[in-house]
Amino acid sequence: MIQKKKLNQFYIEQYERAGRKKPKKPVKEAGMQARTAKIQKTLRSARPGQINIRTLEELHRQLKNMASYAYRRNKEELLKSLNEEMLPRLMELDLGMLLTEQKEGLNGEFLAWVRRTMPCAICQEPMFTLYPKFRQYKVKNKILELVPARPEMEFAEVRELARHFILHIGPTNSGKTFQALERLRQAKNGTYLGPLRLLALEVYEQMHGAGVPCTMRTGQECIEEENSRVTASTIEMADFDENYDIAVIDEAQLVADTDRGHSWTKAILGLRAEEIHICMSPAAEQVVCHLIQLCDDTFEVRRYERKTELVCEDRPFAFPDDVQEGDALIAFSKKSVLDVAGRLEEAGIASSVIYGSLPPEIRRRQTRMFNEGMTKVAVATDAIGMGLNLPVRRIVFMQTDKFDGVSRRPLRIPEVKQIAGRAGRFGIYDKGCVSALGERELEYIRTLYRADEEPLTEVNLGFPQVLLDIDAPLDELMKIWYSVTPSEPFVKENIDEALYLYEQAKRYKNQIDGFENKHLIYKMITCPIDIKDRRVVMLWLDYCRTYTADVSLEKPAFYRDRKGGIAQYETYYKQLDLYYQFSRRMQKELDEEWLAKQREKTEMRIMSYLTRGKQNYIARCKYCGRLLPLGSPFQVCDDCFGKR
Ligand SMILES: Nc1ncnc2c1ncn2[C@@H]1O[C@H](COP(=O)(O)OP(=O)(O)OP(=O)(O)O)[C@@H](O)[C@H]1O
Repeated sequence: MIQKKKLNQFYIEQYERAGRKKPKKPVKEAGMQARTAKIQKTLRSARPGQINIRTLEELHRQLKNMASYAYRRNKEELLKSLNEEMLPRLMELDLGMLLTEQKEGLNGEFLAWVRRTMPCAICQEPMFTLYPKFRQYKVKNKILELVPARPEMEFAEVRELARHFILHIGPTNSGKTFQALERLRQAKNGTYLGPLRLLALEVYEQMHGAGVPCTMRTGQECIEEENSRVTASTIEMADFDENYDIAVIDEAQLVADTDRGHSWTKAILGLRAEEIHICMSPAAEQVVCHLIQLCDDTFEVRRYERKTELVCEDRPFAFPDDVQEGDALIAFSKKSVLDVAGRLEEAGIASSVIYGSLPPEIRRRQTRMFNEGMTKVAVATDAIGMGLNLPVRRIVFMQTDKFDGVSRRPLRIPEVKQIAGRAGRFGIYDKGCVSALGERELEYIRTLYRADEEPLTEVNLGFPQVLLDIDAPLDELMKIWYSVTPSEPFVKENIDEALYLYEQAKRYKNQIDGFENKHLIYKMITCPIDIKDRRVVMLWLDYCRTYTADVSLEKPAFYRDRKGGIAQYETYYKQLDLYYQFSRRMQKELDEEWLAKQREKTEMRIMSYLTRGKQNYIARCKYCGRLLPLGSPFQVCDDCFGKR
């Protein structure tokens, strides 16, 4: 820490500077003596570290008024008391509010920074608020120093390689991935990176089918195979230390996704591969080409057309009378999906259901039942839109708006194209159809499906882990990093969930071993969990607090809730996933056999809910029991509501 004498000098000099300036309003002489006495009394009686921050702020401002009065009217005696008694006391009170490490940070650089960028700020606010601003400035500078202004330079060594990109560009169902995978089969050491575990699994199975030894690696599991020539992974599991001859990056239009897009950006900028195939919709062409040009790599473009025709039906869909084999009915929440599936069941139609929070294995089984014709119809959320290949003849939009985590909004062009494009799978149907429930809705879907997709203008950037070595708390680092605007077309990843988990962990920081180790905490808070599920977050917190207690983590216990229905099993499945992921991240021993058994048991329970008893999920008025309109946010019908 700086010598107190120097700090005192600084206060005197800053108050003199402020005092000699012409004030906006002249300081009144009347009552000055009484005011001075009052300030002196407050200064003397206040205890460092115990004074209220508002009182301290007020003292800073009162003393500024006093300095103005004393300097402009040459009040020698008052100046003497100000400089020799009041300001040294103010300084002590200021110091009393700081933590030890903050006091240590008060140095010549800090004083120079205040003089340069915020002259006389000390006459308005205490150190308690001024010092953190200096810290932020320092951290920001450090960030700018450590993070290259050009994101591609984060992989300086990869910039030395000659990489060639082959861009497969076309709408859904045009065979882009098929062609890229044909090439991947020839790889000596290749990788496939896709958005879903199910796609990684599809590739793993295809490679096996073609006699290519393949390993599968996702956040939930790893199936290692000796002498593998290909690794099929979710994009988050990309390995940046491995040298590949051929890599495939699928669904690269997700590069703009606010939560996960940074993983695609990182893969494009940082993958060590001689030949990289990127499959994407036309909307992403511009930004992806831009990234490749930034890297100074070469590329060629291969364009694709849909392999089957896609037509929008003339008349709206009537539910359930118009349901036919090969239909996929799309709704935008799990509740609506189960509601639709329940109504189908009531009408004697068996369906497969697919939505995001279903365990991957169940999604796979449900998909397989549809693929093999055991169920004639699929009911799905937009989870179906991400490259999954299903024998769908017709896509029916049961809803045309969705809740996106913030508000309910109408579907957008890329969403409609991506989902509708699933209809008419090549090799099974020679054309696909699209329909919607309701005249207006069908018109909306028709218009959006025909509209040109706007080119993407943004590319998502992730938090660079080199910053973890900067001397500042993790949340401060992340927030400051987020506040620095990157060059176009880059935008920063959404850090809300990580910050939320950090806040949760911080409440128990005294119980978390190594909380001060940012690398460790970062690993914990970036563990991909469903933060909306309270039980999952609670288990995560438990793991943070107890991970050093034993060689392995405590296994999650199933919590039975009579009214819990399918959700309690889904929650337990997420807890099992967390047990796996946290163990892996913290290098804990894992009881794989137990985990596999629990997963299987839970999957069976979920399956049994989905194969019978879906009628329990039909949305009915809680008073009269009548069917509610699909997707209704209420639990009461209009009639009953009117009567009350
Ligand atoms: N040349 C081909 N021969 C046989 N089957 C093909 C061929 N091209 C594509 N297919 C099949 O058509 C379906 C769609 O192909 P693919 O998944 O490659 O499309 P895509 O353009 O990548 O679509 P998406 O963007 O939705 O992933 C797949 O089942 C695939 O196996």
